[in-house]
Formats: sequence, structure tokens, C-alpha cells
Amino acid sequence: MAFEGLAERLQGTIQRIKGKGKVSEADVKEMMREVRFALIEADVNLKVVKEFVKKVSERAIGVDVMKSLTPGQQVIKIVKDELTELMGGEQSPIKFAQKPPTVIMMVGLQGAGKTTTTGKLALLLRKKYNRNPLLVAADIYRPAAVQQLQTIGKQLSLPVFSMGTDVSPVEIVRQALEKSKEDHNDVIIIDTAGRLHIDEVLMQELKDIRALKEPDEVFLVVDSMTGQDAVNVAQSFNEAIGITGVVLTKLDGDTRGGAALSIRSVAQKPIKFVGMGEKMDALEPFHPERMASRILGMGDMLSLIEKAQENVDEEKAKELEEKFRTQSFTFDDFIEQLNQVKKMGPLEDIIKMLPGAGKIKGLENAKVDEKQMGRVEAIIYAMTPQEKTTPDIISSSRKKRIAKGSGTTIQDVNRLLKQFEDMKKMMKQMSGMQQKGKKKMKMPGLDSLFK
Ligand SMILES: Nc1nc2c(ncn2[C@@H]2O[C@H](COP(=O)(O)OP(=O)(O)OP(=O)(O)O)[C@@H](O)[C@H]2O)c(=O)[nH]1
Repeated sequence: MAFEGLAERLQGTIQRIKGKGKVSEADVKEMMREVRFALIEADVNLKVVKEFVKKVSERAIGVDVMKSLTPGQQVIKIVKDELTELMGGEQSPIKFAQKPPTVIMMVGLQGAGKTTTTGKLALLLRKKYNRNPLLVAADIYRPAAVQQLQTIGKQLSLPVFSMGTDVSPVEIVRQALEKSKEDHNDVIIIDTAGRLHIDEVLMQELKDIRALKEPDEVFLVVDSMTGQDAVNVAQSFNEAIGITGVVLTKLDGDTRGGAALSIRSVAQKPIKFVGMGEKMDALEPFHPERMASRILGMGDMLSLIEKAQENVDEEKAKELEEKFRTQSFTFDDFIEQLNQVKKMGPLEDIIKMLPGAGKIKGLENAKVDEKQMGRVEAIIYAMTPQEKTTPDIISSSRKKRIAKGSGTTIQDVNRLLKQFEDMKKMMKQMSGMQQKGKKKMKMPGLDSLFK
């Protein structure tokens, strides 16, 4: 998981200061020493670390006592605010042309994920913004690049403009612009050539493409796994051709996070999107505040809710919420929910967004145990309608019957019943929590769904 080391260190530091009713200068100094160390270890640019520590220290020493927060909590809030600021503050939206088409140039080094991201971005533009994008294959140097884009286009049912590898990229883009007029494409995304290193020839080519029509966005695609290198690449590309935003790929991997935390500050360009996986729908707008919360272990509830909203039928979600509230949740709802969760994508990704989930031992590398999920389903299907609504009536003879009917054991049945009870308790807690807005959410029983 990205940011794991940083998150762990910062959260440890936070734990120590959290409950303090008084924060002395020495406390702040001690904390900032740890924060500094954590950031350096996460491969954050040194200058950025220095500035960050200075800013937080200045604000944290002598914090006024606010009624709603303890001084310890206030210091944490300052760290969170400054982390958010460091990563750009507000989410930076795509700039669309006033008069279509919007032209987006994708640039970056080889292997950063440029071609893949071109496809992902097109899909996002169609899904979220209702646009009709044209993909342009202008990377004629890497033999497979044109074909790769065509394959992606086919997979997503999106048009790809290509002229093979014998025509110059500038000419390809010129003709693509013409074609987009005929076909009424309102966005053009140009997949340009990558290189192993930044060189003059490539930069000149990019400048020539730029000169045809001023792009509305020039997105630099960088691999977050390359850490400090990503920051240098961003700076060089920006100086050479001028970029308008950065897409950080592979944030789903083991990155220490240094790139995400330094790029904005060093290159002065916003991170607009992050790649969270190899699948075509794994591109997300970058939200600095949510990322800061995630790093500090406050969870990424907003992203989670958004993901849920995208995939869950709203009516059903409301119904479910009502059931949570009135405690009338049954095993039928349980199955329903299991199916909804499955639709949201890999469960392990979702779990990671829950506050405190990083601390559940063994969950770091959690893989959903499909077999166990299947067993749960089988057990529920073996219940009578009455048992599903009022599990209290499930006696030991009924348990025996259910186990037999589902091809499981009595222990399996017992475990599920216990889990169901825990879940109901949690819902009670959650509805209480919504009112108080406090307390961390805990998900009892979830670990049994994992290997
Ligand atoms: N895990 C993960 N893999 C990614 C992500 N984005 C891209 N990749 C993978 O990274 C690899 C390289 O991606 P490409 O799109 O082929 O690279 P490229 O930058 O277009 O390469 P050139 O066309 O030579 O410049 C592919 O295997 C992608 O599936 C991401 O966000 N997460």
C-alpha cells in the first residue's frame, strides 16, 4: 500500500500527542523531529521537508486552546492542513476549452503509464463528463504503442486516430484535429512519444505539436514509484515545454509517497489525477485533503462514499440506511450488501480506505477470500425465510440442518451468526456516531473474510 511507512510513523507520533491537554514547545519539537524523519524516509524532497517542518512548528507552538479540540488534536489538525496545502490544497479540475474541442497532450517518459492513462482518462471523460473523446496515437517510435492504444480504444469502444508509424507525429496530430471536426469529438487526447531520458529531439517534437494548436492541458504522466526522480522529471518537462498538471500513476503500488508530497511544491504544478491500478477505471481525481487524511489514518471516507455512490443503487442505499437505523437488517440484506460490495471492486481496496484499517494486523496484504464469501452465501441460502429475518430462532438442530444444506460445518454457521450480530452492533454504533460525529468506526468480523 502506498504511503505505508509514512502513515505508520506519523500515526505513531500522533497517538502520542493526541490526548495531551497541554502541548509544550518541547512536545512540538519532539514531534517535529519524528515528522521530519518520517518524511525523509518517505523520500520527500529535502527542501520540501524543511519548509514543511518549519511551517507546522511555527503554527503548533503556542496554539490557542479551542473549545472543541484538545491542544493535541489541534496540532494534528495543523499537520493535516499543512499536508493538504503541500499537495496543492484544493482539487484541481480539468480545464475544458470554451470552444470545443479541448486538446489534451499526454507527455512523459517511457513506461510511466502514458498510453494506459490516455485510455483511462478518455473513459473518465466519457463516464463523468459525458464527453466524446478522440484518442490520437502519436507515439510512432515505440513499435507497440500505436497498437496498444488501438487495443485500448477497442476495449472501451472509443475512437482512435492513427496513421501507422511512417508519418510524422505533427502530421498525425494535424490530421486528427481535422478528423475531430468531422466526427464532432469534443476532446482530443494525444498520446505522445516517450523516451528513456529527456532529450532535445523529443522536446522539439512536443513543441511542434503544441504549435499546431495550443493545448488546453498538457498532462505529464509520472510513475510515483520512482520517487525523487519523478520530481526531477516534472521539473525538467515543465521547464522545457510547460505542463499544466501531473498524473501520478501506480499509487496503488508500494510507493513511499515522496513524489506525491513533493511534486506540487517543487514543480509548482498540481497533481490532477492518480492511477490506482492497471484496470481502465482505475484513474481518480486527486484530492489533497483526502490524501492527507488517508496518510494520517483518518481514513478516506469521502472517496469511499463517492465510490459507493457511483456503484450502489441510491434507492437501495437509502433503504439500507433506514434498516441500519431501525435495526431491521436481515440476512437477505446481508447478501444484498455483499453483492453491492462486490460491485464496488476489489474489497481490499475498499478496506484500505476505512479509518484505522491500516492498523488491523494482517490486512495490509489482504486478499478477499472468495471461498469464504461463497461459504457465507451458501449458508444464507440454506436458511428458511423466517430464519433469515429472525436469526434468533436458529437452534442447534436448525444449525445442523443449515450446515448440511450448505455443505459447511456448524462452526461455519456459528461464525456467520456471530458476525451478523457484531455487524448489527456496529450499525448501532455507527448511527450513534453520526449524531456525535466522533469515535472511530470499527468493522468487527470483517477479518474472517480474508485469508
Ligand atoms: N499498478 C498500476 N499499473 C499501472 C498504472 N498505470 C499504468 N500501469 C502499468 O504500467 C505499465 C506501463 O504502461 P504504458 O501505458 O504501457 O507505458 P507508457 O508510459 O505509455 O510507455 P510509452 O508508450 O513507451 O511511453 C503497464 O503495464 C500498465 O498497465 C497504475 O496506476 N497502477
